[in-house]
Amino acid sequence: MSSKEKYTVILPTYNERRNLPIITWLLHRTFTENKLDWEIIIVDDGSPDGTLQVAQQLQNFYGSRIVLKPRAGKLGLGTAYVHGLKYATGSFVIIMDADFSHHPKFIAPMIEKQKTGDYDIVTGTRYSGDGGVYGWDLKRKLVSRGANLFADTVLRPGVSDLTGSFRLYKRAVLESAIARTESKGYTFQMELMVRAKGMGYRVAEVPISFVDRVYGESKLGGDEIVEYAKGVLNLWLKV
Ligand SMILES: Nc1nc2c(ncn2[C@@H]2O[C@H](COP(=O)(O)OP(=O)(O)O[C@H]3O[C@H](CO)[C@@H](O)[C@H](O)[C@@H]3O)[C@@H](O)[C@H]2O)c(=O)[nH]1
Ligand SMILES: [Mg+2]
Repeated sequence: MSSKEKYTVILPTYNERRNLPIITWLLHRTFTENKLDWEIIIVDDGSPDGTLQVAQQLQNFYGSRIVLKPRAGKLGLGTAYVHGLKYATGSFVIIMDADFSHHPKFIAPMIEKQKTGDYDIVTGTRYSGDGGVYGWDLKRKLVSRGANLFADTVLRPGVSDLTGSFRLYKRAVLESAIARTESKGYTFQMELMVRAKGMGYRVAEVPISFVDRVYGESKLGGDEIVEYAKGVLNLWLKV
C-alpha cells in the first residue's frame, strides 16, 4: 500500500498512562510499514493518573506527529472527538480507543476497504463476519448487543455495529456528520452513524475483534445506558 494521503488518529484518553506508549508505537509502526503520512491527536481530559505527562514524553520522542490537545476536565467521549477533529490535518480521520480494545492491526484492512469503493466511512464491526468481543462478562455483552438491536430495530440504519467507535472517516464527512450530532457520551457513535446514513454517506464494514482492556477500567456506567436509550428514541422522533 502506498499513498500520499494523510491519516489523523484521534485518541481520547482518560487514565490511559499505561496503554498510551504501546498504542502509539503500534500506530507509528502501522503507518510507517504502509508508507502513509500520519499524525495522532491525543485528547486527554485531565486524567489524574498523569496520562498527559506520558503523552508529552511521547511527543518528545516522535516529534510533531504527536499533537496534544488536552482539556481541563472529563467532558465526555463525544465532545473529545469534536475537540480533536478541529485540529486534524489529514484527509482521513481514524477514531479509536486508546486501551487496546481497538487493535491497530485492523487499520490497514480498513484503509484497504475504503479504497475499494471510495467509501465515506469504514466502520469496524464486532457483529458481522469474523468480528467478535473478548473479555466482557455476560452482562456487558448483553448491554452491547441489546443497544445495537434496539437502535437497529427502531432506526434501521443497516449497519451491524452502531455503538462501536473504531472507524475510518473522510475528514469532510466526519465534519459534516459530527456537526449534526448532539449526544455527548457513549450514545455519540450510534447517533453519528445514524446521521451519516441519513445524509446519504456510503458506509463499509470490516470485522474486528474487540478485546476488553488489560489496564484500567471502563468508564461506561448505568447513567450512560439510560442516556443511550433516550438518544435512540429522540432520533426516532426526529428522523
Ligand atoms: N478524553 C476523554 N476520553 C475518554 C473519556 N471517557 C472515556 N475516554 C477514553 O475513550 C476510550 C474508550 O473508553 P472506555 O471507558 O475504555 O470504553 P469502553 O467501556 O471500553 O467502551 C467501548 O465500547 C463502547 C460500546 O461498544 C464504545 O461506545 C466505546 O467507544 C468503546 O469503544 C478510552 O481510550 C478512554 O480512555 C472522556 O470523558 N474523555
Ligand atoms: Mg475500553
